[in-house]
Amino acid sequence: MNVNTDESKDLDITLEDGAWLDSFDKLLEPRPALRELNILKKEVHASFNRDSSVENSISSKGNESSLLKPSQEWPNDLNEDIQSKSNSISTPLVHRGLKVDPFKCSLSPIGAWRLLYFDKGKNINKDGMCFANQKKRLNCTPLTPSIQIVECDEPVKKTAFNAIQSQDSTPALNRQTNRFQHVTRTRNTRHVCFESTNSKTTQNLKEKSENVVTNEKDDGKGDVRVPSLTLQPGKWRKSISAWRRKQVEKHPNNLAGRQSDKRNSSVEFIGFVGTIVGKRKSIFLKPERISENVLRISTPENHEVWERRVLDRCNQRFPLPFEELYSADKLTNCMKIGEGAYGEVFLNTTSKRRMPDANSTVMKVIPIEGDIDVNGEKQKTFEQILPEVVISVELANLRTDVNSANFTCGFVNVRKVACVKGQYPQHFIKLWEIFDKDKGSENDHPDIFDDSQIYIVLELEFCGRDLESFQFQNAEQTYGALLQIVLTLAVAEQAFQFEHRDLHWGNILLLSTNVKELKFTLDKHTYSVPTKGVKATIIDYTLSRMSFDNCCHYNDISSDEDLFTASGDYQFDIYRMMRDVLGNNWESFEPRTNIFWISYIITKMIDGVKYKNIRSKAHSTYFSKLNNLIGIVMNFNSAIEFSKYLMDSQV
Ligand SMILES: Nc1ncnc2c1ncn2[C@@H]1O[C@H](COP(=O)(O)OP(=O)(O)OP(=O)(O)O)[C@@H](O)[C@H]1O
Repeated sequence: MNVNTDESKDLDITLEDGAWLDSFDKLLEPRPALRELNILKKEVHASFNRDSSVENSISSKGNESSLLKPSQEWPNDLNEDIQSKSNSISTPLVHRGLKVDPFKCSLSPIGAWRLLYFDKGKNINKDGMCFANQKKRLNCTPLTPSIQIVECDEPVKKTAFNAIQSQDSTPALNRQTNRFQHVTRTRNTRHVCFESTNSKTTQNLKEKSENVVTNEKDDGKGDVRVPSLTLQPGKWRKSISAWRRKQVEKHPNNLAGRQSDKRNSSVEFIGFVGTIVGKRKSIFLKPERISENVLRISTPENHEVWERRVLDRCNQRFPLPFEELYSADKLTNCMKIGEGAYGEVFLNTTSKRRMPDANSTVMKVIPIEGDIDVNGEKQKTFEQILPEVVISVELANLRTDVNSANFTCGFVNVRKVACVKGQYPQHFIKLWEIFDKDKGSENDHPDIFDDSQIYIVLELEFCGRDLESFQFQNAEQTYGALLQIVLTLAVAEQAFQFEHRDLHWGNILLLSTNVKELKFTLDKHTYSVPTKGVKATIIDYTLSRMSFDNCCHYNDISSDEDLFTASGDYQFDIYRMMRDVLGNNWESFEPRTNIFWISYIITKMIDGVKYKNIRSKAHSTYFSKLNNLIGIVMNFNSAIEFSKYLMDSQV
């Protein structure tokens, strides 16, 4: 789901410049005075990543975006005129003053990030790079290169080499552990790109890539059709679902009519090459209790058990009438603020001016159990919604007792979970239509629901804007937010063996605050973290994993091939990295996945988020700290380890 950016403008509750600075900081900061004299304009740090996505989407000929926007049509022939289409790509180098575009070579759109791995080209030499054109697939020297780029066009060789050599970023790859790897393809020009610093890893990656290549389908013209999927950074579920629908529609053996039984806990999609590429299921297991394994079998009795469990969590015995529980007179200052593949998000404020604050309530309305597809997806069942409810409530409970062994306010507060039934209330439909008229909705009109429809409503505390749209004062503030995020993950790791598994910048919310410090307790050790004026909150546990009450709640995405072939941002590498470290067993606990997401967040803080003041001493000091962290974060094995390191280095 994305909160519309225009809407977000109305939600601007960012503190005034310098509101969070103490008086000493203010003495050091000459900017307000200069601004008053109109000598200095407000500074906004532009995002390299974002710019590069945008630029990458536009070819030199002005061709269409190669990024898949949810509303966009996917071209009929992915393979069409591969070489003649846009092959331009932008990189941070352009922003750093390089006049030529060294990446007119169809590298991955993630070039901006990937090049951070190289230390001024020191480890790169021409022999260490290997290229093969399409005819000589993977015909390259596998030993000891720092990078291999396979299946690029021949002319890219020189320009790519020059680009990497002139790169002035600090290295981000942990050269001891060699954990980073990358296999990607762009839509217009096929290539597989590996990164590694030793021959063993390179060899492994080569083997992996050969598998990728073997899975591709030859179209008989010597070209290989690649079901490449380039997604916009951030919320990906809607785009991937739209893409899948498109594949189903255009597939010659269209089996779209084939409906899977919703009680099978699975949704089937017919993929690009005619295979099932996504088999999504949410699983709730209690391995230590045999009765729970019996629950794996879908029977009407079992269905009742799952329903009862969800209702227990709602403190209800049966679903309540939607219209009554959320009547118009209780929601006088309400508006729709976002939408996602699974439902709609409304905001009810306490003030008439509709200025949201921490007293405002966000309502996530998720239709469940119905037979009709909603927004191209099967509706979740009671069984499938239970993990999300349990995880949301238990993580929110980490804030209830400040004296408990593990304490954090960093997960979104759940005020109430309700199960309701009936047609969508008229006042919600009106709000839906206003949103649709103003911003355009991609979701189905809620009048598709009849009076037998059941919904889960999650009532959440309003937590601000997401990391992508929030404007930070400077890097000291982002660093403050980072500490909060890392500690919050650490506390949940300790309490629940928690892994978020989808912590992209749409799932971190930020709200300006006057509170000076926040408390976190990790395994009975209490830490005070200065807020620097922002409060960070983690949301959206759709892919999360946690152990609670002898149960393992997780989402088995092992066969979700689309997600693992997506590209367009470092974010999409993380899904592959998680799959590798978990050995594609999504039930197991591997806290390194939290480290992967922390490394992603740091890169966004360096190269993605918006800053107001980038010239202050505080900004450069903390910006260097972030840069240092990106060089070491992958050495840690868990958020617990990393948070201890950060807190120790605070003093
Ligand atoms: N507590 C909150 N405070 C402010 N905004 C929120 C809150 N919860 C959700 N939102 C907004 O609503 C959007 C959708 O929320 P969320 O990510 O939980 O839904 P989702 O259905 O899981 O989305 P998707 O499935 O598309 O990823 C978020 O991106 C965020 O902008």
